[in-house]
Parts: sequence; C-alpha cells; structure tokens
Amino acid sequence: MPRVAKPKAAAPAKKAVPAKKTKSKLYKMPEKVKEGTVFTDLAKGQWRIGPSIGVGGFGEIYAASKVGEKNYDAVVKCEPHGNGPLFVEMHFYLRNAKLEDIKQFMQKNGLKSLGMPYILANGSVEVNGEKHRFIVMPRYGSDLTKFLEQNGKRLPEGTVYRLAIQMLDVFQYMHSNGYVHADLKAANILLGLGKGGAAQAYLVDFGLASHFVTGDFKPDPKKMHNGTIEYTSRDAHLGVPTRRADLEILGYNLIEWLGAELPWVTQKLLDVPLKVQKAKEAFMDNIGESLKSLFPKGVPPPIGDFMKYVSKLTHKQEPDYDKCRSWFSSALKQLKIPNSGDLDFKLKAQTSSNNNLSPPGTSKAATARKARKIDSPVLNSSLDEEISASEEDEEEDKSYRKKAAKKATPLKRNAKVSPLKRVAPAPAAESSPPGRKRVKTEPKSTPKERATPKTSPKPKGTPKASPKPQTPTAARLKTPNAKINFSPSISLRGRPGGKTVINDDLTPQPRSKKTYEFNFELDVSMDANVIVNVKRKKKEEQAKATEVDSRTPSSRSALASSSNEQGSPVTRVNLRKVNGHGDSSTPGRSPRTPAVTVRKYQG
Ligand SMILES: Nc1ncnc2c1ncn2[C@@H]1O[C@H](COP(=O)(O)OP(=O)(O)OP(=O)(O)O)[C@@H](O)[C@H]1O
Repeated sequence: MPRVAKPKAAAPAKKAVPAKKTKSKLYKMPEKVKEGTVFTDLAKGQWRIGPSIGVGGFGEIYAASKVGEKNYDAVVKCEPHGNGPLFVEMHFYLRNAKLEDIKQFMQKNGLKSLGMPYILANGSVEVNGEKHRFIVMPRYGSDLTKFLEQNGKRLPEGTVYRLAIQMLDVFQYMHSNGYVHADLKAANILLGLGKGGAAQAYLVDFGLASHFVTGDFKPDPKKMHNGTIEYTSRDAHLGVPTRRADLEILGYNLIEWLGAELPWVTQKLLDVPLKVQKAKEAFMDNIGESLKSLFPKGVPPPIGDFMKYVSKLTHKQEPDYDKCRSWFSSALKQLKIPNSGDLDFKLKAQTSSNNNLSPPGTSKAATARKARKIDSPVLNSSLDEEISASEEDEEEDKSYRKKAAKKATPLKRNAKVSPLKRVAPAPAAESSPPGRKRVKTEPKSTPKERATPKTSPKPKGTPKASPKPQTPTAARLKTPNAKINFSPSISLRGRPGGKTVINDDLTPQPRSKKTYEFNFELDVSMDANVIVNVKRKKKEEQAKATEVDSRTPSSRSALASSSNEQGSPVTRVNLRKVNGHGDSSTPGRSPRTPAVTVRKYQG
C-alpha cells in the first residue's frame, strides 16, 4: 500500500521505492538528493541529508541530522517548489503545530503524549537546478501498514482501541485549531521512536489539511473525492471539509483494522469514486445493520457506538471527543488491556468474540453473504442504469429517483443532469483481485470505455436506509443546485493505488498533454464541433454556470460568449455523440436527449 521506502536505521525499513515508479503524472516528483548534502533552512540551521526513508505520492522523505550531531533523528520532506501538498503541509505546521502549542494543549488536556508531529525547520533549496521546498520534522518509526501486512490485514482489538483514542486526541488538537486532517490511514500513522516511543502513534501527512466549514454545507466540485478512496468520508466525497468527516475516516480505518472488509472494497468499487460515495451513504444511513453484516459474530460495542454517533453528527457540530474516547477506553477496560505501554501488534488468541481469527468476510461464503446484505439500493439502482440518457431512460428512472431521493447525494437530488452518475466502472474493476484495490483516477482512455458499463446486480436483502430527513445525510444534501458536475474520474491530481488523491488548485504547474473527459447531456441533438468556454468558476459565476444546462442551446451559447467577453479562456472542445438516437426530424416532438461525451484536450 504505501510507497514507503526502507530506512536503514532506526525505523524498520521497507524497500526503497524508486521515485520514478510512484511518480504522479500530475505532480512533479522531486530530484534525488545525495546523501551527505546539507540543506540550510530559513533560520540558517543546517541539516545533513541521510538515506531516503520514504517516497510519498508527492515527495521524498530523507533521514536527516542537524549538522554537528550524529543521529539521524529528524526527517526532511522535500518536494518541487511548484507542488501544492508540501506547501499546504508546511503552512499547516507553521501555523498550528509549534512545539509550544502542542505542549500547551497536552497540559490543558492532561495528556502525557500526543501524536501530533511538529515542524523543526523549513526552507528552499536547489536540487539539480530545480527549486525545491523542504520541511524538517522529528523522525518517527514504522507506519501501521507494516503490522497490518504481518497480521493478515488486522490489528489486535485492544491496539485498535488505543489507536482510536490517540487519533481522537490528534483530531481534537487539529480541530481546536480550525483544521481537519482528511487523510487518516495506516500509512500515515507512525510509531514513535526511542525508549517508550512505541506507546504513541503519530499522525503524519498534512498535505490535505484544511479549515473545516463553519457555515453552510456547500459541495465543492474542485475538491470532491479528495483523500484515499477507501476511507474518504461522505463529506469529502462532496468536497466539504468537516470535523465529522475526520471521525468517519477514522471509523472506516478502525473497521478494517479489526479485520472486516469495507463493502466498497468487497464490491470492487474503488475505481469509481461516485459508486464508493453511494455505497458509503447507504452504509452510514443504516449503520447498525451495516455493521452487523461486517461483524456477524457481534459488532464490537465501541465501533457500533462510535459509528452510530458519527452518522448522527451534523456538518457543523463539534464532536464530543471525550464521549468517543470513553467508548474505546471502556472497551479496553473490559478487555483488561491497559491504555499505556508499547502498543502491541502481536495478534494473539482473540480477546473478544467480535474479533474473529478469520476476519469476517474473507471466506467465500462470507463474502457472498456480505455482498448480498450490503448491496445497497442506491448503489445498485444504479449508476450503470443511468448511463443511458434518453428521455425514456429518464422516465424509467423517475420511480427510482423518487425512492432514492432521500438518500441520494446532492448531485443526484439536485442535478438535472449529473454526469457523475454516468461514470462507468473501469474495466479493471472486474478483473482486480479481491481485497484492497487501488483508486484509479486517471481519465479513462476513451469515451467508449465509459459508455459501456456493466449493470450491477440488483439489490437483495439490503439494509433499509433511514428515511429521516434531518439526518446528517439529509443535511449533506442541502446543496446548491449544481446542474453540471464533472466526473470524479477527471480528478486532476489523481494518483492510482490506495493513495491520497488531491484535487485542488494549489499547484501552478501546467497540466499539459492531459485529456479530461466531461460527461453530460445536451438537450438537443447535435454533432458539431463547437467552441465552449471552460473555466473554473468562482462562487458566483459557478452558480450562474449551473443554470446553463437547463437553458436552450442559444441561451447557453449566449452565456458562453458573454463569459468569453469577461476574459474566460476559450478551450476547444470536441463533442462526440455517443448515444445519438435522438431524432430531431420527428414531427411535433423535441429531439431526444443524446448522451454526449466531451473530451477536452489541453495542449
Ligand atoms: N517523520 C517521519 N518519520 C519517519 N518516516 C516518515 C516520516 N514522515 C513520513 N514518513 C514515511 O514516509 C512515508 C510518506 O510520507 P508522507 O505520507 O508524509 O508523504 P506524502 O508524499 O505526503 O505521501 P501520500 O502519498 O500519503 O500523500 C510515510 O508513509 C512514512 O512511512
């Protein structure tokens, strides 16, 4: 899973991954820094670069020591200057993670330790003629993926609960500073080093940290699906950073660490963010039943309590961290596991019947049972079925839409045409082996691939979704009437593979030679090449733009040209009818709606 490379010294090593192999096509990977190189930070401190100990999706991490000192007890994270994530991370650290602040928080909350890293230094440096940004932070040990791999993808129950408490502490710290992390996962949790270090886990990688929303819930297409697809929260699927989202992400991880497989992993949906999003909506809408399916021998009580609590939080609500921690600490007491000392990663005879030795869902029968139980009507009702965009299809969909409206995403509820619904499963989804699948965010290669989805199986024995309109889901649905939403498959910062996906505007580098596909419907039959203004809209403009789809073609083109007058860049877009059974010659009837795939080529 992680692109982690091997440390030679203290931290248990994994084999160094050559930077090129994990190279994001959208971010520049850093130049290799030679061992022994000295970086000078902004405060004129000097840092000697040691061996590479990790390659992230965006940068490389080196062991480092202060010049004059022997031990490599720091790390330097280095990325090309133009990359966004390290910029974000650095600013997060500088504003919110000073050692003094962390100490103060610990004191105030009676904590002996806190898994919040801090920044030692930062600066810029030229490597092979290319400007890089770097930060220096304390060095930690192994990340949790190592233990998950050793243990057949699970961790001891008590350790899971201790980790939950520790990560809630970190969230409380971040949230108290106005930020959310948004990308908790095993690869981003490192054990401390040195004596007693293994008692504390540290949450790293603040490349997705952002202010949480305190106002209305407004989906942001530019940020949709950011995170690591397996664990991305429902709010993050909509591009809205919230505190409850951090807790939800933690919950999905806890479930996995206890040996259960998340339904969207079992169902191999990871290539299609919208399907994952819908599966999560269905899962959380009826969390009690969903968890029972994952833990057939009994839902671990703190997981049940925690997930139910998360499912009820509103988007602005401050989580009750004490309450959450108390569920996990009570469970520890019941298991007679002290919440102190080194975290134990040896899987022993199970202490609870909930944590079966054979993880639920790994046997074929269990997998089949789970698939039957968890398949959700929303999920299966289905993206695929809605790919066809004829008027008949829309009629047929009406009854489904009515049923699904209460649980549908804003995209579904409010969008007259939601291209997200038309994302076809990538072919790889069918052929991938069971188990963890990597997210694939590159644009699909051809419109054809996208237009030939497979129909999902019909739902059976699905847990019913809660119809309560005031659930967090419903709150999530109160969104502006976006009429055009770009497909998640065009995630601009996509990196394949259980990895963080960032879809932002931070990186100024040109995205040349990329092909983006936008799927949407036009309400006339057309088969011409046209000029379309494609512009990332600022808030007000975006609202205007969302109306475009419901307008007549002439008003749309008028709007397009007016926005051109405002200086929007003109981009040539190729329109290709892919489902053009529209017949404009039929008398007395307006032409059927053809489905059109737009491929935007950037030179
Ligand atoms: N302070 C640290 N001490 C030791 N190892 C570290 C430290 N920070 C990061 N690492 C190692 O490097 C790996 C990548 O780090 P990090 O996640 O910060 O990079 P990234 O480029 O942001 O990756 P991602 O693709 O997850 O966004 C981690 O999984 C971890 O193994």
